Amino acid sequence: MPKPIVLIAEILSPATIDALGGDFEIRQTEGADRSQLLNDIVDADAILVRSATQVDAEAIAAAKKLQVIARAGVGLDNVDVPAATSAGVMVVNAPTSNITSAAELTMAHILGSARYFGAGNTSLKAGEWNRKKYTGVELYEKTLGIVGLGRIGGLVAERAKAFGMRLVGYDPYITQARAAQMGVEVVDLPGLLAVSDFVTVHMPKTPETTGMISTEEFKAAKPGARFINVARGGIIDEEALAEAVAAGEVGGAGIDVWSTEPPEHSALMELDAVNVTPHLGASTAEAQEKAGVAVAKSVRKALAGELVPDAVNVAGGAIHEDVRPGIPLAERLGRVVNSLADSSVTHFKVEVNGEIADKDVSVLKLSALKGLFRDVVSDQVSYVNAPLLAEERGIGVELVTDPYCESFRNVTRLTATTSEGQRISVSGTVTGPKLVQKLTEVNGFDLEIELTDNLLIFRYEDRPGIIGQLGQALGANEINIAGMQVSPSATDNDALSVLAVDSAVSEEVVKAVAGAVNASAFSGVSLNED
Ligand SMILES: NC(=O)C1=CN([C@@H]2O[C@H](COP(=O)(O)OP(=O)(O)OC[C@H]3O[C@@H](n4cnc5c(N)ncnc54)[C@H](O)[C@@H]3O)[C@@H](O)[C@H]2O)C=CC1
Ligand SMILES: O=C(O)C(=O)COP(=O)(O)O
Repeated sequence: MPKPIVLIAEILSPATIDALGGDFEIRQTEGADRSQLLNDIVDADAILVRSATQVDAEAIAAAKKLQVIARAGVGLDNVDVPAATSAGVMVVNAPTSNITSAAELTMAHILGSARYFGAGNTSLKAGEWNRKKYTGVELYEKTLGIVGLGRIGGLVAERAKAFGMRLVGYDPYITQARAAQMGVEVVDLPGLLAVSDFVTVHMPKTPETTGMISTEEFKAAKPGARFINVARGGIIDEEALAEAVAAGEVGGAGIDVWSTEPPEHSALMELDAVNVTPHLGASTAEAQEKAGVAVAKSVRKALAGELVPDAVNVAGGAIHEDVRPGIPLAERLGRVVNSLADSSVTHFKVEVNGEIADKDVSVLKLSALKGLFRDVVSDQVSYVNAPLLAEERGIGVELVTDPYCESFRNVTRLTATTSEGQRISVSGTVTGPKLVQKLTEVNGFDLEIELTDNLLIFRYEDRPGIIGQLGQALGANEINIAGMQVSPSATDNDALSVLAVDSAVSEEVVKAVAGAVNASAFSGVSLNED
């Protein structure tokens, strides 16, 4: 079998390739070269990028086999996540890999702008000795305004505190308590601008944050304040900043990221008080190694069909180890529901009962949905697009949890209603150190039988001799029975038999066997992986 193709579109740490291991064919492309990218992405199963590769709707549409887009870093503004989601493509990033490096570069820019590092360096190398011109300011007892108090904003706060700076912050999406933990006083943006000697931004680039610091904000800022952007180009308006620095309203700036990368004819390049770097926030050996290894691990998981904790377009974050064994079980139970349904499912309920109910079990809902669609939809069904498929089909999906479970440590129960009014329920559990999957209930009949690949289910009026008849009918069709459970109904005279058989049974044979025992309902369930 050919190995899955992993396309590396930018320069990544060699540790990335080591962490991918030998199970993939690794190809390189130049992500910034559009035509090369569109050509090379066609048969890739996974693509690894940094910030210079635009994985937009066009690139995703060109990628016929793509299962995962891995961003070896934080910002996802170069990846069209909604387009990936509708194409069933998982998007992962490495959200903590480079945050220390970005925070340290921010400190370098704060210090650099306080002490005219760039200009002093250029001037001395040009043969000048100009000590007076480059007299700066101390950080000690100055106020730092942090806009965006997320991961990097928090690390900057921690570091700036060590310099004796007073910290104020603006972030409408975090709690006062979290800010207080960081030692940051929360204010609104005008309040922050009014008191800050240095302003640093640490938000994602969104319609709301683009141009958030511009002419008006520079006018409202403390005279001579310095501005730092190690987040995303354009959050601080570059043209307005150049004008404000040239006019002496703003004392200086440190800019790592640019609205167009590389920047074209920016007036900021001409200004002594502005230090510039070519998007170096994550460019350290440590950050690159962490980012590369993290995404390599995610790619391995994604291509093995496992859930990926760092996936950004799948509900549910890190999956608790007690919940994990339930993931394949829920998918298989979903497939059983689909086999038992006579018409389209309109409502689907996932109940998780037992000890794992107090954990985040939303992944089991995704997994059950994946199973429900897997054998009926021609597109590849993934954890990413399964909820979308449910939405498109108007299927109401519910997740209910209850810590109480009578017979097992945990039971996952799926209930479905179909457009013809049929009600189906299927329950299962995972038992023992070998994590054996068991079917524990079908349509209200309690049982306990291993959830093997090929099952036959018959409901009939209970009477002596049925087991023999079933055995005979299957034997006549050369079908070997590996296990069997009979469950009498608690409410009527019916019984349900579930038989584990060695191989898939054709619909015709299932019908013939059902006829032999006069079954009122029957189904052949095949859960083979191919
Ligand atoms: N220069 C570089 O090489 C690097 C840049 N980055 C960039 O740094 C930025 C921050 O990254 P993280 O701290 O990891 O992100 P994060 O997601 O942990 O934090 C972002 C914070 O911004 C806040 N925010 C969102 N909208 C806001 C608004 N309108 N006003 C104020 N706050 C707002 C959010 O509530 C959140 O707390 C991102 O843009 C990321 O792409 C990250 C790594 C390296
Ligand atoms: O991780 C981020 O958001 C960054 O900006 C780093 O980008 P890079 O991987 O250095 O192209």
